[in-house]
Order: sequence, then C-alpha cells, then structure tokens
Amino acid sequence: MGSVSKRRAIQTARARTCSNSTSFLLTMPGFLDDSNFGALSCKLITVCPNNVHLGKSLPTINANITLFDETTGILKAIISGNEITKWRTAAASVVATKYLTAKKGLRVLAILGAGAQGEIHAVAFQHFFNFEEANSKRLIRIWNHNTLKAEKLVSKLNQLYCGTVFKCFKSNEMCVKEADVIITATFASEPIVQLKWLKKGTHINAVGAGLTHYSELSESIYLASDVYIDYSEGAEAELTGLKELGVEFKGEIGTLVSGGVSPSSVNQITVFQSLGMAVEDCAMARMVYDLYKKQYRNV
Ligand SMILES: NC(=O)C1=CN([C@@H]2O[C@H](COP(=O)(O)OP(=O)(O)OC[C@H]3O[C@@H](n4cnc5c(N)ncnc54)[C@H](OP(=O)(O)O)[C@@H]3O)[C@@H](O)[C@H]2O)C=CC1
Ligand SMILES: O=C([O-])C1=[NH+]CCC1
Repeated sequence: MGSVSKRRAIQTARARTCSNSTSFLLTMPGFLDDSNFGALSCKLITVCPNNVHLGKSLPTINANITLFDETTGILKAIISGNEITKWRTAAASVVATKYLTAKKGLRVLAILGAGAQGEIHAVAFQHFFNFEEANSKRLIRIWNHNTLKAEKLVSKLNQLYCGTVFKCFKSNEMCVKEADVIITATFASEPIVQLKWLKKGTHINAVGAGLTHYSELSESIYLASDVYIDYSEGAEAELTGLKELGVEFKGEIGTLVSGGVSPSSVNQITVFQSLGMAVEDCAMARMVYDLYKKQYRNV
C-alpha cells in the first residue's frame, strides 16, 4: 500500500466486462517495482453471485493470476487466485484498521457477511487484534442475511480458533450496536448498515461489491465519515456515484502508512472503501512463485 502511494506501482483502473446483469469479468493488470515483492501480472477474476443458487458449492468469485517476466514479457506462471484474493483483501482491511484506529480502544468487532470474505476477515482479525467485549473474553460477532449460513460459519470458527468466541447475530442492527470496527463483505445492493446505528468513532471496512462498490452502507454514513480508499485511479473510475453525492476522499491508506496524512480524530467515523488492488495480487503471486521455485525446483 505504501508503494502504491509512493507511485512505485502501476495499476490502471481495471476493465469490467459484464456477461449478464449480475455477473462480470474484471481484468486487473499491475506492475510493482520492488526487488522483493515486485512483479508484472494480470489477474482475471469473475464475479458470479448467482453461483450460490446452483447448488454445487461453487465459489462466487473465481480468479487466476498470470505472472510475467518483467524484462522479456514471457509468461512465467498462471496461479490460482481464489486464496490469494481472500487473503490479500483481508490483509488490506487489517492494515486500514491498524492505521485508522491507532488511537482508539477496540472492544467490539462486527462482521456482516458469512461468505469467503466474511470468513477470512474473521480469521485475520482474531489473529491481529484483541476484541474483548466483556470479562476479558475475546469475541467476534457475525451476521448474515441467511442466518443458517452465519451459524455454520460460527460453529466452524469456534472449533478452529479456541481463543476467541464467534457469536452469530440474527439482526444486523444488533450486530453493529456499539461496534468499534465493522466489516461488510456481502453482495448487498441495499444498505445493510445505517448511520443511526453507529457510535462515535466507529471504523468500517466496506469490502463488498454488489452492483456498485458502495451499496452496503447508507449514503448518510458516507456523508458523515472520513472516507479512505486503496488507490485513487480505481476510486476515480469506480466510485463516481460517491463523488456525485459529494463525498471527498481523505486519501489512500498507503499515504497513512507512509506517514503523509494525519489519521482522523478518535470521534470521527471512518470508512475504508476497499476496491481491491491489482498490485496486491502481483505481490502475492510473486511470493507464491518464489516459494514454489524454492520448494519444488530448488532454485
Ligand atoms: N474489495 C475487495 O478487494 C474484494 C471484494 N470482494 C467482494 O466482497 C463480497 C463478498 O465476496 P465473497 O465473500 O467472496 O462472496 P461469497 O459469495 O462467498 O459471500 C457473499 C456473502 O454475501 C451474502 N449476500 C449475498 N447477497 C446478499 C444480499 N442481497 N444482502 C446481504 N447479504 C448478501 C451471502 O449470503 P448467502 O450466501 O446466504 O446469500 C454471503 O454471506 C462481494 O461483494 C465481492 O465482490 C471480493 C473480493 C475482493
Ligand atoms: O479486487 C478484487 O479482486 C475484487 N474486487 C471486487 C471483486 C473482486
């Protein structure tokens, strides 16, 4: 993220090719100029929310990353991108939360959405943060519009991570009540969080992209918040609706990381509007490729 804000990363706004009214292909080329994590790559990712209704347990998001030699342009690898997309998206939310809540006490975390992103955010946030609601008990709240799915996820997470209690909420309003941090990771095309439900100083990681990238939160939340983005070019292209609403972006998270922007005050509601960056995929693909070479080819 720091490299993006220092302009050591090249990633034009991605192309979106619709295959029908709800599904699309994103083409995400990126170049990262870094001796350890640098790479030239292009992620091809399809988003098909209706896969969930096909009854075949198909992921709704499917990605592959093509990795190229920066000098010769020769294709080096095609790397499956589903796990990479999950992890790098949660990692971006962790970094945004770290920098935007640095001066705030964190007790209550609410995750809205129990799909792939909801799950990986729960795993990442229990690892990096200490959300203790009461009696020093670590707790993470999870809501899904279909409660059964949230119950299944909660049961799985409670078996895997015994240091934290994962609790299912039937109401999104109750789930976000008193939350210090909220993560929205759904395909909701209508707001699932309202301003009047929030307390002062809440930080929201808005990850989901339904029809637009900003449909999970009410307009009043955006207008009342300091909104941060991952990269300006993407925001200019994909967040036009927010700009038309009068929302001014405070800056890129990478600028906060590099110390170029002062984080918001403790009582200010903040939103990290996560679009997802091609260079996050670049860095991860390079890491996977290097590990593969070391482990299997002894190079
Ligand atoms: N910012 C970024 O970098 C990235 C963003 N995303 C976005 O994150 C979101 C989640 O992705 P992912 O977890 O992989 O997808 P999944 O299909 O695994 O999960 C989607 C979740 O959204 C819920 N959901 C679906 N429709 C609605 C609705 N109308 N209202 C409320 N909840 C709904 C689903 O519940 P149920 O199954 O019960 O219907 C499920 O819990 C997507 O919008 C995706 O585009 C994904 C990757 C990267
Ligand atoms: O960056 C990404 O991979 C995505 N953003 C929205 C859907 C997938």
